Amino acid sequence: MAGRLTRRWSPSLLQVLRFPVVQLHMSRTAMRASEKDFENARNQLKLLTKDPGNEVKLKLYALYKQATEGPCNTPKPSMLDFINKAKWDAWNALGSLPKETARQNYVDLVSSLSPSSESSSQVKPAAANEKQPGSENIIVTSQDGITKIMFNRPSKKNAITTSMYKEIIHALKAASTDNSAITVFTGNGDYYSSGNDLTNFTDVSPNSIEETAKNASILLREFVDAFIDFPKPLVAVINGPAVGIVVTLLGLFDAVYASDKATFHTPFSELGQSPEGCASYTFPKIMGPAKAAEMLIFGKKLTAGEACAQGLVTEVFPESTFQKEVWTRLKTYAKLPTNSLRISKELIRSNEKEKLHAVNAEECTVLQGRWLSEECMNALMNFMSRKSKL
Ligand SMILES: CCCCC/C=C/CC(=O)SCCNC(=O)CCNC(=O)[C@H](O)C(C)(C)COP(=O)(O)OP(=O)(O)OC[C@H]1O[C@@H](n2cnc3c(N)ncnc32)[C@H](O)[C@@H]1OP(=O)(O)O
Repeated sequence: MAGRLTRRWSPSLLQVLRFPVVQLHMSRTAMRASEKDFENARNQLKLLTKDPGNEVKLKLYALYKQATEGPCNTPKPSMLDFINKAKWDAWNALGSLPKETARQNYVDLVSSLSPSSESSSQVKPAAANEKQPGSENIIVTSQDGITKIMFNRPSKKNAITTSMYKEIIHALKAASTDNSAITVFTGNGDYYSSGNDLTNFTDVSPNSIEETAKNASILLREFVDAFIDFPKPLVAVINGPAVGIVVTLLGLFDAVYASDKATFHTPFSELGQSPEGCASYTFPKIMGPAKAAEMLIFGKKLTAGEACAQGLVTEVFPESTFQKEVWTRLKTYAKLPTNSLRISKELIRSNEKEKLHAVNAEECTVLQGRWLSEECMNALMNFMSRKSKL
């Protein structure tokens, strides 16, 4: 198979892979590739001079089929039909990835292959130990089959700014098609993350508050969607306290490893806000409605041990051996067959996806209203004037 697939990378190979021309009719939404972007990407691909390698070609084929036809709908080729079997496997591995996500991933992947790619929205697929471009507040590296996305703003307890949300969305899109087997989030410094940067809402002029809340709601929805749709195993390595959105998102992760110095806090009522990250749905499922209410309504802070007992955390490690034990384990997991990892995740998660997208949309709408409330404005002012700390 390798011999046949490593033929020249030229338009003729496109014919070998039989890319059909299909008209797409999809709405243009923020951060989603338009029909034109998709068409441009197809043309850009024909101009490539360098062979991107079999693995990338198979990914391109699979994303193209998913974007134009949806989930794999053809019979599995025989084991001896190597090329078609490899193509079928790659397409089938995308499971029920939505067409528009596949289209965006296709555009991202093609632009990462182009030597002229300059836009900040274009993130390269991870090569071994390669650091991805972007601000220094999010560091993306890839090594040993693991793409690591690290919050890197330790002086602000890794609080997440508006641009960091956008960078994380791009990093997740790139990681979904890179060569890594699993993707891991962690924090640099003593905190995992103190959640949303509260100054996202304070550096706003009074006559643009409503527009800011609306834009934040759109961005938040897209951010959380990127986690819901992420196709590979997603792991959180919680190195210290976690607050707000980085806690709620954990319900969308496949494994959560915590140092025994980590804590888990969702002080939404204190902030005049409401849950996000699909926690209003995932937390009651994970820990039962009573324990979820204590966290999400009353803002009870959990120790790592408590969070583990309630099913939010997979395992707790002593701080002294945390990094060594967790990364050793993750490197072993990352050697497992990549397609099998994806397919098993898909089986576990796919039934919930539609529901999760609906919950996300609802939570974002409610939060948009909360951000404009007097309760929320007072809480932000308190934080800024340092009258209260969590
Ligand atoms: C697109 C928008 C999407 C919005 C999604 C909504 C999500 C909801 C949430 O995430 S709610 C959670 C919000 N987070 C907080 O409320 C935490 C606020 N921070 C604190 O209470 C404290 O800082 C602390 C308990 C995390 C740490 O206290 P400590 O005393 O140890 O340290 P400092 O307070 O001195 O912090 C050091 C500097 O870091 C700044 N900082 C910390 N967290 C945040 C934050 N979330 N937003 C903005 N800035 C933060 C802090 O102000 C200090 O800065 P300074 O040195 O310049 O004073």
